[in-house]
Amino acid sequence: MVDKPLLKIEDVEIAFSSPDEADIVAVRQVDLTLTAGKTLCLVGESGCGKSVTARAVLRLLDQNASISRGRILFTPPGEETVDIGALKSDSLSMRAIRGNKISMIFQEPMSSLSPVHTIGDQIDEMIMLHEDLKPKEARERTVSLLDQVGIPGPRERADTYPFQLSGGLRQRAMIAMALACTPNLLIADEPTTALDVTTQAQILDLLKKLQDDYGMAMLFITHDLGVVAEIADEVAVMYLGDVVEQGDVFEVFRAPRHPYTQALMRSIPTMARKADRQRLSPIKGTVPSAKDRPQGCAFTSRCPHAFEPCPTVRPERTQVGEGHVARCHLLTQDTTRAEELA
Ligand SMILES: Nc1ncnc2c1ncn2[C@@H]1O[C@H](COP(=O)(O)OP(=O)(O)OP(=O)(O)O)[C@@H](O)[C@H]1O
Repeated sequence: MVDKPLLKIEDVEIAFSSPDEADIVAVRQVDLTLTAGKTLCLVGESGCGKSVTARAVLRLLDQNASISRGRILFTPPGEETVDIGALKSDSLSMRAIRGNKISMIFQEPMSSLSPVHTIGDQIDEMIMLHEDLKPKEARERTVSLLDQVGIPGPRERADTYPFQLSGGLRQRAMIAMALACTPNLLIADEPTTALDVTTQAQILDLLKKLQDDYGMAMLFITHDLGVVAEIADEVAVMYLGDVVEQGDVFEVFRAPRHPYTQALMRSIPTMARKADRQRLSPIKGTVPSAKDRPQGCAFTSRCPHAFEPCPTVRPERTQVGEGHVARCHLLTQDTTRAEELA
């Protein structure tokens, strides 16, 4: 029997209601699969639905949001599958998952750390919320976690407040808290974006090491393809709420097939491009608003290859390699033009 994947997001749509306008569909028909020990990166420009997708997995969406379609199937090892999409955000079942089996880290550590409690007390409390441990036992675990995430003098540092730590150490403390209950899945929303390059590299290395030690899956959100190259096994490229291309990271980087992925790749510096003195080409134009979603392919207005069906017909998901899919009319409608993307 083939093991079920740890998390399977199936055909998920997320909509926001507003008192005076029609519902806005921020994410549509998203299908993603996460496996133990592997990292899936969600990448795309600001506002394309990366955070909303990730927050849906923890049922941490804003009040006016709903999962209007699809399922989020979570199967922890040795347990029954649960559809997170069908759970209430504040239900006991969801609280038993959140912070315990699935936890999340953010760009800004202070969004999960309290400024008025020591980091040790906060991590102890998180452990005792989910596990039947005495305060002394919890503190031993906390000290060991702080040590694992590379905080020097962990026993003493446990008694410090977040503001007494540097940005990098605060980020490490947040990671320790997220790992307190050895989650099966860690969701990381731009955890290194606010850090300097050296600290960013250290935190990425730390996450990779912890993933090896704990065997957990990671859903990693970033807008930085350099970070994707560093950490991902699989990548899903999002544009205005659609996953426009996804697959094995090596395959997608080697042969990107969607014009948006290709444009993203041209917009990052590479050694070869520097050596050739080639210019970076930023993607012209801006992402349309989800309120005025184009009828067809959302990338049409910025796409150098757009042709007749693009503004009006939404492209289907097309298999372009093993486990590699993309949504673009050039891949289905016109075999001669498909060569433009090869
Ligand atoms: N509470 C809300 N009400 C209405 N629309 C919302 C709400 N929260 C998010 N959105 C919309 O959902 C869309 C996706 O937002 P999301 O934060 O997921 O983007 P993102 O790709 O993570 O961008 P960033 O990199 O800037 O975080 C955006 O158009 C955003 O305006």
